[in-house]
Amino acid sequence: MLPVPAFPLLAVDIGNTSTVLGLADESLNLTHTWRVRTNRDVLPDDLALQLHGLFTLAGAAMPRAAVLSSVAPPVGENYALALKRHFMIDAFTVSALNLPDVSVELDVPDAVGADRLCNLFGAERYMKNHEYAVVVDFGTSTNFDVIGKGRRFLGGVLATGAQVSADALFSRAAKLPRISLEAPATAIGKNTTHALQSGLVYGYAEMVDGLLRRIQAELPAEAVNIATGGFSRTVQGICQEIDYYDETLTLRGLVEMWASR
Ligand SMILES: Nc1ncnc2c1ncn2[C@@H]1O[C@H](COP(=O)(O)OP(=O)(O)O)[C@@H](O)[C@H]1O
Ligand SMILES: CC(C)(COP(=O)(O)O)[C@@H](O)C(=O)NCCC(=O)O
Ligand SMILES: [K+]
Repeated sequence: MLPVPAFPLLAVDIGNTSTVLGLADESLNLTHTWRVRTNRDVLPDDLALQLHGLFTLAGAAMPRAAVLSSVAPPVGENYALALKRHFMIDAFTVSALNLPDVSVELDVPDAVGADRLCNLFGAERYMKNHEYAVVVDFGTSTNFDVIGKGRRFLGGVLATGAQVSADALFSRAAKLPRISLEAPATAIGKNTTHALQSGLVYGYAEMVDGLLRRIQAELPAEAVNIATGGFSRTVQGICQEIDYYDETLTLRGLVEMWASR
């Protein structure tokens, strides 16, 4: 039985780089979204101030329930403490162990990242005409989450994120400048910056397209491919195998998971 009243519902997706927050109404629509830096050093009272500040700035009603997904301990635990202490909310924290209608078909099911389980729920609305979906989540790491109809998490790929690749290269090559991760006009770079951008953006997009084709070849029917995450905007229109871009897929998945549990 759901606690009443449960809305507005606060959903918090804590990644290694960013924390994405949203408030959802009774229809499960996101009325507000925010993106803040994930900071492992902040304490529950810091987080409560941040939450209160965001709600107040937006003129939003205070939440009555909360659902959390975290791949960056102890930040999830600290949000749960902040919500308990300052908002009187017992947050629901996602893991493979508390989602009975999901089959996680992995060697060690509870080792899967909670964000990847959110993506399973977020992908469902794209699966009306497809037996399979692949969510490509461009974050600190780039995950490929392979999903089968009937809430089956089939596995996937974990690849180094674009920013992490760039940072690794800059830290080891003394003469290379730090550049912004954006697509240059042509693949053939005429200067150091454009050549680096070509490698990082086009090289990354080709890696993604290639892996999507490999994954497709291992599936018995056509999959729908959806991109999300901080870097997805940069490769929008460049990756040819991606069918949809959806920046709020993980957060919406979190809300839908909460509602269907
Ligand atoms: N607003 C933005 N526009 C373009 N790229 C972004 C933006 N925010 C984050 N990124 C890039 O996205 C990646 C991190 O994505 P994010 O979704 O924040 O990660 P995580 O899920 O691990 O917290 C980094 O490569 C970063 O450079
Ligand atoms: C793969 C991840 C690091 C992605 O995190 P993110 O890039 O979104 O911060 C995270 O989902 C995680 O820690 N997963 C655990 C291992 C697994 O899913 O198999
Ligand atoms: K990710």
